[in-house]
Amino acid sequence: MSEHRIISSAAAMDDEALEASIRPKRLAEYLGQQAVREQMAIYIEAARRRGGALDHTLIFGPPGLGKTTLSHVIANELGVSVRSTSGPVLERAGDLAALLTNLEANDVLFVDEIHRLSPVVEEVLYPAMEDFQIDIMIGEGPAARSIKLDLPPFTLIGATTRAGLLTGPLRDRFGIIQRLEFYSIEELTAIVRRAARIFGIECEFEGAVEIARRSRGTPRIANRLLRRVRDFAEVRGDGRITHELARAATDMLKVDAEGFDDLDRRLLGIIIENFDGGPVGVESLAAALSEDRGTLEDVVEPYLIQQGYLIRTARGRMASAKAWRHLGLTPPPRQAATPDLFSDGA
Ligand SMILES: Nc1ncnc2c1ncn2[C@@H]1O[C@H](COP(=O)(O)OP(=O)(O)OP(=O)(O)O)[C@@H](O)[C@H]1O
Ligand SMILES: [Mg+2]
Repeated sequence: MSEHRIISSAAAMDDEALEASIRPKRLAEYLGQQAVREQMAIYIEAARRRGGALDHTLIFGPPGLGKTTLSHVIANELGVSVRSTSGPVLERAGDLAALLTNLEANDVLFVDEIHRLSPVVEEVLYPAMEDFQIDIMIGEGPAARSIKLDLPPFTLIGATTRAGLLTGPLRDRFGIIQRLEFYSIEELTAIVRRAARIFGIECEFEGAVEIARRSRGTPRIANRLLRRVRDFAEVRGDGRITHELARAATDMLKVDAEGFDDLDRRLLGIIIENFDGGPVGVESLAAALSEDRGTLEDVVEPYLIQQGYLIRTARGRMASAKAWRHLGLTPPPRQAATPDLFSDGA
């Protein structure tokens, strides 16, 4: 299962304390995502000058790219407190009302997995976001009445891996929408070097590059690989992470030169071997892999698509010519010549 993937991008419990120690606190430490960083710096500065709350901000992108980190960075830069919750935790309207009425002026309310809010909670959120007001019901039965409560101005920061699952009305209420992209090897190298410095690990430049290359464009994976390679360096070497050592360690972890692991390779292998290269529907693919569809769509596919190994078409997924070659196979002429013909660009 995907929880056991060394390059799983989901946060594991034992990683949390370590992650907290290297999680960037200021915009200047938040590496990569240049466009997002530049825009946010301006919006934050403008809000500070006005002395008002930053516009509601939606951050979306695959797991481990820095959504939670960015929300806290934004609050730090604004110089305000942040309250955190998540979509599935807010079960009743009252849960949200309690959080909202405890905010101070210009505070940040961070709602993780905001695509999983229940409809009743979402209803409360609309006027809160738009007019800084909530309607709450007092009493029950015929005596029940609704009263309006004024809220301090605040910033809602919502994070999601599935922007497509947000309802239209909720999406429309965000003034700022930021999409996080996979990180380049240069950016991940800088992230690995920064984490190594904080952990006090001696890591040569080429060693950091090798770890970066195998991190699936994802800082969380880069940081985790760094720690696993460090273990290897301590046991098999003199503690220093060299290029050679990083390569040997990541090979042993079965993360290949593209940063793909068993699940990535199995996915591409099944499309090619069982389904002739595709197209194959995501449900059939999930069944063949014994994985759930959500994991495939959220965690596995985005990177394969971004790297051009997987193509999403109206009729299902296809392996690109690159995928055939990666598995040491010769692509059939149709894939080799016209992979883009089948693509809907998604
Ligand atoms: N831009 C960045 N620069 C440096 N380190 C980063 C950056 N973004 C993320 N990280 C590191 O990656 C780790 C994971 O980031 P984060 O928890 O913010 O991801 P996420 O997008 O919220 O993931 P999820 O979808 O699983 O909630 C952080 O602990 C942090 O150390
Ligand atoms: Mg998060």
